[in-house]
This record gives sequence, structure tokens and C-alpha cells, in this order.
Amino acid sequence: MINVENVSKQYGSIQALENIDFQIEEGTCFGLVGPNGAGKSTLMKILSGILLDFEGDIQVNEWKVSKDRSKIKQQLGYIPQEICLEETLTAYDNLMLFGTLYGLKKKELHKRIDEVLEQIGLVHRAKNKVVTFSGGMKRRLNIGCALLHNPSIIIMDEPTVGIDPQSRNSIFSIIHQLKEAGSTIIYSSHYMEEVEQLCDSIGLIDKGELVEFGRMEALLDKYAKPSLFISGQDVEPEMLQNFGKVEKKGNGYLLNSDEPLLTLRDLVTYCDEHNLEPHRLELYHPRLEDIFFHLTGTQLRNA
Ligand SMILES: Nc1ncnc2c1ncn2[C@@H]1O[C@H](COP(=O)(O)OP(=O)(O)OP(=O)(O)O)[C@@H](O)[C@H]1O
Repeated sequence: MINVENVSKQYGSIQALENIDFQIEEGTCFGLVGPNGAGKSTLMKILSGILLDFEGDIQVNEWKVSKDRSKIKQQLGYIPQEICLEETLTAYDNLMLFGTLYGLKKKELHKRIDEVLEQIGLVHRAKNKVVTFSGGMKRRLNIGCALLHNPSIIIMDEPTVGIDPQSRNSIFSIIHQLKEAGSTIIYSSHYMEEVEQLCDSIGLIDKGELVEFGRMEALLDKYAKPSLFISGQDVEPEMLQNFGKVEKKGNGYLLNSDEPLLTLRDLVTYCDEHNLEPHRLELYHPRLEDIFFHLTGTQLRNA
């Protein structure tokens, strides 16, 4: 169990984090979601023991970050947002370098490097210099470097930023493997779809404050009431107002009603009677993105 207790962080006059409290259960994947500048990296650096100057405390199992940092560090693998590799060395030699820093002995180190290369799908490029790698391959190697000492908690700060879909899928499969092996994963992103797909629980962060946190299904149950989506050339908001609260969404309108199925039936009748032919008329199940907007008024994609 990881317990984040009342964590705040200020950079000069900037309040990067304010009174953050949440818990992460062992063996689960926790997603920290928020727009650029929300405070994700700052929180990830505090969790990983890199940033020490903060208020509050973090407890990992029986240890507190404030007192037992070295014990906690042995359990942690931190994958920073910035790629941190020596480009003039081969993938193998980069792994050697990081493994040595983690204090792995020669025999164990070679064994772990072989296992990690397999895990990140880079066995065939082990002897190539990193400078010849694509962005996605560098990201995978960056992840591999943090896994050598077999950490039970893995912290990933936006590991899929700026990479191609194939490398993204490959990173997802690494995360699935880690989950299956029982690791606890803390994953930050501003891509809601990724977090919905990967994480068991989430924290939504905006302007340094945790606006909501909990298990994914519980949050979707709490906020994600279905509504109706309707679009079409001759669909005007005025004609929808009698059916519920109307909201513009993309090229159509969302219609919030307490009884979406009944409203759907009434709308079909209305369209028939008025010779309207909507392009789309369907039930709409809100996503995490909509919940974030509902709670903060901020659209993540545009943030
Ligand atoms: N070293 C620093 N010195 C001063 N201000 C900082 C520093 N690092 C971060 N900040 C500020 O703290 C706030 C939170 O930044 P942080 O990098 O934690 O956000 P983030 O959610 O990770 O953003 P991004 O998704 O862009 O990486 C921002 O206002 C940022 O400008």
C-alpha cells in the first residue's frame, strides 16, 4: 500500500501541489491524469524520492519517505519523462551502466539484462548504438533500465509522449506483463484513453489539486450517467430543449435526461413526425475525458 499524505510543493511563488491525499493498493495500476502543468511530474518525482523538498509525507508499506528513503528506493523503478540514455553506447551497455548503478553483481546483471531485453522486445538491437534507435525504441530501453533491479513499484511519467502507435502498443504490453507479475504501477498521462485502458484506479489532478480519486469503475458509475447524442443538418438545439438539458458536443448535441431510453424513444417519434433525418441518434456513455471536464471545466485535449 502506498499512502500519499497531505503532500504540497511550492517552487518559489508557484504552488505546484496542494494538500494531495490518496492511496494506491499493492499490485494495482494507478493513473495520474491531468493537463500540462497540472503537477503530475512534480508528484512523480516526489513519489520516486528524487524531489525531497516538499511538505507532507508518503508511506510505502511500512516505510515513510521522510525516514526510510533508501529502503523505499530499492523497491522503486522510476521512468522519467525525459529519455535518459547514453546515446553513444549500445542498448546492452546502457543496461550494464544502469544495472551497475543499482548495485547488481556481474552474473545477476547479465541474466537480468537478457530478461529485460526480452521484456522490452529489443533482443535483436542489443548490440546497436542507441543513437540509431527510433524514439519508441529509446522509450522502451528507458523503461528497461528502470526494471533491472526487479522493482515491485514502477513509476512511469508520461511514457508514451511523442511515440508511434506500434511502440505505444509495445509499452502497453510491457505494462500488462508487469501487472500480471504483481507489480504496482503508477502511470501519469494526459491521454485519457490510455489511462482508461490500463489503470485500475485514478487520480485526476488540475492546477496542483487532486480533484477526484478512486477506482475506475466507481468513478465512471458516479459521474458517467448515459445521455443521448444527436447530430444532423436540420437538428437545432431549440427543438431539443423540451427533451432535456442540451449541450453542444463536436458536430452535434448531447441531451442530458434522467430517462435516456425513454427520451430516445420520444425523440425518434419527434423526428418521424417532423420529417427530421438525424445522421446520428444514439446513447452516449461519458468517458473519463467528460468527467474531467465536468469537474474542472478544462478540456484535456486543449489544455
Ligand atoms: N523546477 C521548477 N521550477 C519552477 N517551477 C516548476 C519547476 N518544475 C515544475 N514547475 C512548475 O510547477 C507546475 C507543475 O509542473 P509539472 O511539471 O509537475 O506539471 P505536469 O503535470 O507534469 O506537466 P507536463 O504534462 O507538461 O509535464 C507548473 O506550473 C510548472 O511550471
